[in-house]
Amino acid sequence: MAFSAGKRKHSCMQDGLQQSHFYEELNESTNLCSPTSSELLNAAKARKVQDNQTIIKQAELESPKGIEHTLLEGLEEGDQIVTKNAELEAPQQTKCKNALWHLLEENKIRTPHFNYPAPLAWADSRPDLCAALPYFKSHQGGTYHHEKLIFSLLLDGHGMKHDLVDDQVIISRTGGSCIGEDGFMVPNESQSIVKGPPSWYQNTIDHNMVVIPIIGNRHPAIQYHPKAKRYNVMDHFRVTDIWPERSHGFVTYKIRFEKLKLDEPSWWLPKTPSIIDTSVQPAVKTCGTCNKTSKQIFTIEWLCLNEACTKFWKNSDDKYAAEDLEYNPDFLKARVDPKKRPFIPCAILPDPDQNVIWAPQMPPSALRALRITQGSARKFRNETKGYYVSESEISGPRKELNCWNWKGFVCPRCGRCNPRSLWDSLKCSEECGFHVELQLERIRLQDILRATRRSESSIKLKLNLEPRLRWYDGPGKQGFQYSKWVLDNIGSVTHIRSNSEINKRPHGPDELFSRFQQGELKLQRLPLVSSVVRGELTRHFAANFGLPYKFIARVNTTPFSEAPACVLHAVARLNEIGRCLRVHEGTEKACGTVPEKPNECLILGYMETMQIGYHDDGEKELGDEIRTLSLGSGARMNIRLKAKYYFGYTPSGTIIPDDPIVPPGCEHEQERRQLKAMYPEGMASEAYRKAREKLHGFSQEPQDEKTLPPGRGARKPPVLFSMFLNHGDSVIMHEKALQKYCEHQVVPVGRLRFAVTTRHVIPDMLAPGERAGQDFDVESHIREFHEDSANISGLDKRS
Ligand SMILES: O=C(O)CCC(=O)C(=O)O
Ligand SMILES: [Fe+2]
Repeated sequence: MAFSAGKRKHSCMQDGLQQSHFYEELNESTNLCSPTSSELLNAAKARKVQDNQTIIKQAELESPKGIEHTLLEGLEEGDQIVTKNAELEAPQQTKCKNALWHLLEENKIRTPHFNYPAPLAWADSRPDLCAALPYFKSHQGGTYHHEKLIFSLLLDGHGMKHDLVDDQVIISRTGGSCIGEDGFMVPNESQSIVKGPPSWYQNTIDHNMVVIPIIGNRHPAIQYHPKAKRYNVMDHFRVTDIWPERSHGFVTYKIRFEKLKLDEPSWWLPKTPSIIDTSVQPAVKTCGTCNKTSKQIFTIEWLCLNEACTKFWKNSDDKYAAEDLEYNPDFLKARVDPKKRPFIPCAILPDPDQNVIWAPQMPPSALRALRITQGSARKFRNETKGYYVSESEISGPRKELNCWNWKGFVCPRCGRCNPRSLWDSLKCSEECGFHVELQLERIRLQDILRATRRSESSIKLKLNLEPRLRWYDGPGKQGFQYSKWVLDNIGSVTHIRSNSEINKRPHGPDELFSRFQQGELKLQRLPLVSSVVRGELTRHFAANFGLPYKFIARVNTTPFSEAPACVLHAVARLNEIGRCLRVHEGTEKACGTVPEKPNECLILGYMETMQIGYHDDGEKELGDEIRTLSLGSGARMNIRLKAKYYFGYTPSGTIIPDDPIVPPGCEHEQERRQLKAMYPEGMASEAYRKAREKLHGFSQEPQDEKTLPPGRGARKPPVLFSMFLNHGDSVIMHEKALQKYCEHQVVPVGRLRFAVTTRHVIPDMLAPGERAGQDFDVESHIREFHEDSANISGLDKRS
């Protein structure tokens, strides 16, 4: 195997990428062979004659520079490399060569300037991959598809026995249910071309669309590649063939991919690309039984590859062919005519100036041909936003770097896929040092308000609960209007509506919205604590001030004494709103009803399409009242009962024993109330338990097999009530029980929204070191240190 290296440059690598010098370096290093290395080569050859093995001893690995080249020269397909520490089979050149590299690396004898090529984009984790690449948004599955078209697939670990990764051709299974056997995947269910991944691949072939495979370092082909990271983007590939095979008695679909740019070397198996010969093609025959044509894919003989035909996978003796068939060399060598232009949905490196993503750039006729609606194309674009920037490009404000574009980026220096975790800068988490401040486009309130239509509830509410409509400052422009939703025995929620007069006052919502955009808040996206996918970040940015708050994501805190003035004004505003509401409702003086003063403030920033999913604010360290001020884009806040209280049983199928509270609006509310009244002893009564099981639809099997019907545990409770929050509006959630029984979700509808939420954190429940600043008085601090102290909350109409 000759490892020749011409002076060649990977043309799709951009100038900013340092990997582009690979081939020049490779050429230089080949001149570095020392005399020792030719001796080694001879020794290696001599050994091969003996037993077809290349033995590299520790001593040889410590030889001078140039050894790598020599040893590569000495290796051939089928060789084995045996060392003291490991025995590495090398059935393919890739693996053999990469194994050798791995050994040289381990033994620290690689010459520093001898570089293997690296992938253009790579990631250490699935969430990072999904965050930065528009064409791979699959947190768990092996393929990423949209509208029944495949965009990308992940090759990782062992596939099926005859899967193949060469420099230009890939053969892989299409997914489907499999089990591991002797290190390989074997199917345990038949697939069909009319549904699931095989049908999407067929669709992708029909539309002549290329895909971008991603290869993980558990795949044998790159297991020892010195530059391979956990997940590595390969290149554009055509999908040339899909065919069914018979394996372990099941039908499984295989696919052949062919690299698009055949004249460029492939990073995962660098070798000089062979001359393109499109005249080599496998034989094609027609089945005498079904009249369908199939290519001769295997060496042994032609097989009918029509799954529906009685001759499928049968040889000329009408017996099922073996399952371990070798591929017909002509089938592997065949190449699509490069003049046949495929449809390329997205660039390897997302580029805002080019074809970041397919849909918006496609003419309506093409969308129609793909049976994709404009709405779906838009949604897809939002979902898949991501971008690639070269360092030199980031000098001034750029449209695509504005704040709605919160998806990740591929580092222009090292190719790492990063999520965007900082509000106003891009920072690569690799040690390459890439960090640029973004000049975010300021979003004007008028533009947001124009876009946010006042939307009244379009959601069908479960609970026909009329909110009590009240005014607390006199109706009309001067006063707030508020609605209150009361859930008996649980708690209440007050929605306080602002208006443009109030919003305009000094330190009011208009001013806060503008100040929050000035970069002082240091908002960040944080890893979700309880995500199924490790490393996934929240879908909103956050910053905490005051006492620490153990949120759904761990967030550091900045003491109130160091908080920007705009944060303190927002806190003062919420304090004042809370106070005015109590005065209005006559509860201010009633003993025990005044909640503790908030000492914590969490600010969330939502760029376009971000949101906060269902959660409660019921941590044990928190006081009774949670107040939120909404700034910027409108948002829908939905409140629902938690599943176990709504249905009366947990998602895993355990009946909540004594139904402590039959919350208003829950499933079977009347029946559950009646049962509770009839059997005050609760679960202690057999009759009560049986009646509950019957009510919830549990099977009436023998005692210990009572289970929920399949799928019922996954049901979600409906929205109990819903509010549309406009700029300047506030929401107060009252009582801890509300957080115990209910959960809330907020879905903003525009380009930019902030939510300021204040809570009282019970200092005694924090570690002593965390209580500093617990007595900080926001109002007096503002009066002392900031001008214009007359109207610190922005609520005073006289100023
Ligand atoms: O964005 C919002 O209005 C709600 C924020 C929220 O629920 C929270 O901070 O816990
Ligand atoms: Fe919340």
